[in-house]
Amino acid sequence: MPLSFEVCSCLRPPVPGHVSVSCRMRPLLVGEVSSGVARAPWVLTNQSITLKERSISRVDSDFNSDGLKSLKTRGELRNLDHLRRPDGETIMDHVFGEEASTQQVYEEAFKSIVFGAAEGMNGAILAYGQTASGKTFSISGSTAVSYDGEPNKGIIHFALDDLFGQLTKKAEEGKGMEYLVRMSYCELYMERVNDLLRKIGPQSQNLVVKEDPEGRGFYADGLKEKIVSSAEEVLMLFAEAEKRRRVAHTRYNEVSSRSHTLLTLCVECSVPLEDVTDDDDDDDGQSVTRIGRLVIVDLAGNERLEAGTEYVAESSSINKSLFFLGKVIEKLAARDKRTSVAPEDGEHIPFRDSKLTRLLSVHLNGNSQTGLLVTLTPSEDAVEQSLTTLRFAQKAAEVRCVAKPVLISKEQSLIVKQREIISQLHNQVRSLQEEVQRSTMQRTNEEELAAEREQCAQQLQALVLSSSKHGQSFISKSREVDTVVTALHRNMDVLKKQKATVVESMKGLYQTIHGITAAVAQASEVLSATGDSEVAKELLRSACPLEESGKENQNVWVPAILELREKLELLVDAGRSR
Ligand SMILES: Nc1ncnc2c1ncn2[C@@H]1O[C@H](COP(=O)(O)OP(=O)(O)OP(=O)(O)O)[C@@H](O)[C@H]1O
Repeated sequence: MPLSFEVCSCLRPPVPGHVSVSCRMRPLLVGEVSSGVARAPWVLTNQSITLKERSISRVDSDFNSDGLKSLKTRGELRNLDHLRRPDGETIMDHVFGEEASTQQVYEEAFKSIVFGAAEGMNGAILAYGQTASGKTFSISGSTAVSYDGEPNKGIIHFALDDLFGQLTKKAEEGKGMEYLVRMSYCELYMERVNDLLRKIGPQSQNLVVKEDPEGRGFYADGLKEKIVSSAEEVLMLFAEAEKRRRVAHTRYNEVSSRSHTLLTLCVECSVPLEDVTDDDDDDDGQSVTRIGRLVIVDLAGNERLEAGTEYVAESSSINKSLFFLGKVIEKLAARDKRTSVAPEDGEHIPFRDSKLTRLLSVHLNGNSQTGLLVTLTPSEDAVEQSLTTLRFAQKAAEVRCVAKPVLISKEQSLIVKQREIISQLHNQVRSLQEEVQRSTMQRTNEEELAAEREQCAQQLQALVLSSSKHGQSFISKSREVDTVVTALHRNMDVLKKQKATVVESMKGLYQTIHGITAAVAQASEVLSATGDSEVAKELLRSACPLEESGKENQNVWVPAILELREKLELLVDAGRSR
């Protein structure tokens, strides 16, 4: 007998000032289509989702006449009963069908939350849904490329672009706004908080969750907060951290998250006073600092615990923490339904029952723009869990959330602290600059000296070069001189020889003249005594033993002596004739 199941209704339309709820239905996956998974008859509009009549063949066996063959637990049967409601429409802030892109989901459902964070307000984006319904796909994207050849971006990518885009734009508008963003990323695995920004080790695992003494909720003690300045930087850290996240290949999902993850961006904006409204009365004299926390949460998927499930302990831990989250939401919804004013202090909400609810308390307890994305799979098998998911969303939509800027004191402001550090650093930089200047001057002197030394060296080199040139010419000159000197020496030798010859010749002349003088005296005596001119001439001839004319090497004076001898002979003849 076919049965008709309808969703319990959410007749209340979305109300501003509450948690905004959106739903996304993913397409059937290739594997599901090929294995013949049937599609449940969901009908979606922009703001509503309805399960039309559904025929479940196995339900026949659940409800057969003897009732013994039922494969369902009593709890599931109760759930099915519970679903038999006349009005099957669930109304949401946004409903996205299989065709919707993640960008569209982000732009329509979550952009305003991110813009609020850029104004220093708390914000939260939570993805909730059964395992393999597309939470991680929506939040972080997927490395698998989409039909346009680009990797599928997640809400995180669009949120980061907008957050840093807004902050940069405001800072550039020149109104003196300053900002500082800190990032942390942790997982909640089996009720343990692990820091994903740090390497796995004792310091990053099982961090203690503590309560802020000043009433700003809970925090994981020792969780690393990294100052970040751009979307790219966050994505780089995020990609690195994702490798540390617990995932497993399960029966339902190839890469199933075994933990809840919380990416927190803590945004501090320091705004000059003229830009601040009257509400912002906590200031440091010139500016006021707002601090907003934007948390993006990818919750682990609710799982059916069936016999043989490999990850029983993990799955039951996930289910347990999601159960506590549901309880908190239920309590908050009930409280906010009762009171039309802000939540009263002292009303007990069981935030402390789990670490997840403790860490999310700020974002669920009023002062936050919180958006919930519930993800659904279209398969008929998943209908019951999808309905549970929708009931969760329905409750969450009743939780009141009105974000107001959170102002922090001068002492708490990291920007102020940073400014102080910056001014200290400025001083250090200045003194370092002076130091550098001094050493530069010293260096300049040294450089000048070095230049001078260099110049001297060059001059010296030039001198050496030119002297070597001069040396060369000197050498060639001295060679010339040597040649001349050698030539002179040779001449000298020649001259010496010539002198010796001359001296010898003079000696010959002297002896000849001496001989002639003696011969002239003897001849004169002979003449005076005998008057014999022949004897006298003979004496003269013997005193002048002259070489014959024409003989080689003849003394130059020989012709003169011959002439003298002839004249003497003439004299002798003249004297004889007288
Ligand atoms: N909108 C979508 N379009 C195309 N594929 C999708 C979409 N949403 C999810 N998927 C695919 O469905 C599979 C399961 O998605 P995902 O891992 O995001 O699920 P999950 O809800 O995070 O699961 P778990 O809780 O087990 O971690 C993945 O292969 C993912 O690529």
